[in-house]
Amino acid sequence: SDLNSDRQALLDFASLVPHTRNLNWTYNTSICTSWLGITCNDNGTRVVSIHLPGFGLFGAIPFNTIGKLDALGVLSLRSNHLNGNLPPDIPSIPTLQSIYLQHNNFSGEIPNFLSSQLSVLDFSFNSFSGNIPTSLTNSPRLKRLNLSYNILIGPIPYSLRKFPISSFAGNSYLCGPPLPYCSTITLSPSPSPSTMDISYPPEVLGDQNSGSDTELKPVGIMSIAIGGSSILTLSIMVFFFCCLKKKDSKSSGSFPKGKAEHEEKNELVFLPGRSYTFHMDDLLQASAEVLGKGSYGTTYKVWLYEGTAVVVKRLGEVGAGKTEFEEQMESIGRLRQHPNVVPLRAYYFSKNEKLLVFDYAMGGSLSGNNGLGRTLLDWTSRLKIALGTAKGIAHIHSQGGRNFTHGNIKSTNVLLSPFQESCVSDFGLTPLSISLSTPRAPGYRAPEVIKTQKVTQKSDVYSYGVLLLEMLTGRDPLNSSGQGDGVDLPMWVRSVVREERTVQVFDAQLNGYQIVEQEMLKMLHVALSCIAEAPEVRPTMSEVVGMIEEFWKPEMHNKKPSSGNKNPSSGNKKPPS
Ligand SMILES: Nc1ncnc2c1ncn2[C@@H]1O[C@H](COP(=O)(O)OP(=O)(O)OP(=O)(O)O)[C@@H](O)[C@H]1O
Repeated sequence: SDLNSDRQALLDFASLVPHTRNLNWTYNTSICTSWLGITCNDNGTRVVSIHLPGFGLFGAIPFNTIGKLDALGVLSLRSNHLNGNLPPDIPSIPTLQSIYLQHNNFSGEIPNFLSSQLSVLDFSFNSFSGNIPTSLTNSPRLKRLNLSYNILIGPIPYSLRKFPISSFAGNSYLCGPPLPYCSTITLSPSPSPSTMDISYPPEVLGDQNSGSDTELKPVGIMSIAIGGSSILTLSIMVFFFCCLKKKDSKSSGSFPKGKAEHEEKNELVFLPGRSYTFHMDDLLQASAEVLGKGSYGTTYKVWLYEGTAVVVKRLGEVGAGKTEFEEQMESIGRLRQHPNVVPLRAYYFSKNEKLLVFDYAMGGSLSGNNGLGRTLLDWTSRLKIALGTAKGIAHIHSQGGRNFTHGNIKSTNVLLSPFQESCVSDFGLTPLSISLSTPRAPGYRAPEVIKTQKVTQKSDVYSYGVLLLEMLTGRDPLNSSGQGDGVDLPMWVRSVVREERTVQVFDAQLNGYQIVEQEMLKMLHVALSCIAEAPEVRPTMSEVVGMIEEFWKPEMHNKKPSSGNKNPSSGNKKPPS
């Protein structure tokens, strides 16, 4: 086989599959540089990927055409109107790594997959029926699997149990871990397909997701989390295709462009010194899941090729114009990298769309509202996170200049590595004067910010103090004292301390460890100084780092497991105040 046979196979494919969008595939043009949706290998000798999402393709796939592309690595025909059964040809292409057929009308059983290279398979939102083929369990490289919203039945094969619920959701008769056990008749754990229509904008899906799955809701620090994801996997590509335009010659003829958009240079802007090499096209072609909706907009985890995930934050309304926006991005980009700060990798600005691209933090957020399995964080982990977070904010303050603030410190913006190294994210966005869809983190806001709406480095210190209180008390600052009594967390803590009931402040889960109690008291002291009413009395963030390091350093702790030595008699003892 060679490029000529690839060309012929594709021309046959195009002639056999009706399509509503124009394919510019003609015999005389260069297949590797000008054919829409086609990518060749580096030396231009073979076709290695086909991406035709949302091209209005109809009918069955003529497998005798695509099956001839024996160097094909990626096949994406998602979000079309394709139907019929899948015969075994496609899966047996030896080089096939990723196959995206989600959001079509395929039916019948999923054929046996023979490609040992297979790493991504997305067949969600079709009408596949029958059992999950056992051959899938023999795909050693399979990293992502999405079979959700089909009509599959029976137990989930053992080796596929490692995939999250979202891989299987919406198949009423599938059962076994990670879904409920098969011995009982199970109902679909997520909304039925009829309530999940492709025409919903991603935000609606995101809301539905968080609203329908109570397990995924934020529940505060008492259930701080690490573990595996169970968020409903969604494709945001339809949305991206609607809203974003490609700029290269390959696509310019085919993607309808608005007048204003036409004049804009719609490409991702990478911040200097960062090492990613992806393009807008890669984001367009990747699939994604909604991580959540925050005050700035909706956040997605987007899977690039080779298993790399990035986080794309789609900003809602931005008050700042393009120049102002770019200047702020440059200020953010100028910050030196720091182990406790999530780097902004790239941004995208057009009239209708503003996107920020960050690294993906594997451990989820401190608040645990990202759908990961939850484990209680012990005191040592909380100390480590508190110190790391303080260092991250101190770095932002010292590098960004006097007026540079984080502006949105709260537990969902403290992200964790699998080893509970903490990283602060979402900083430096307040100057964009983004009109907020929801009020930004009310429980963390310094009193002067509530009055003036202006954030400062000292108001960051206040928010950090509230975050410390959250870690000490296990209570959610956004939900007052956690008692439903409408008292805000700093006020509640101050009143308990005043009444000399200090020990009652602390998270009951941590009680009973003597060394811990001493450290907790010291930390409480730091927190109280951060939440001083008058901004000028509060310490700076680098002072906060010093205050914590005075009594605790991670290296020190490695030798002395403070949370391991439980002293049962100390639990009810009144500590010195
Ligand atoms: N880089 C990242 N890696 C992993 N998870 C992330 C990342 N960025 C955000 N998240 C998670 O995605 C979810 C949504 O984030 P988002 O920032 O949109 O909302 P938020 O933090 O609740 O509010 P805000 O917009 O005010 O920051 C949160 O649970 C957050 O912890």
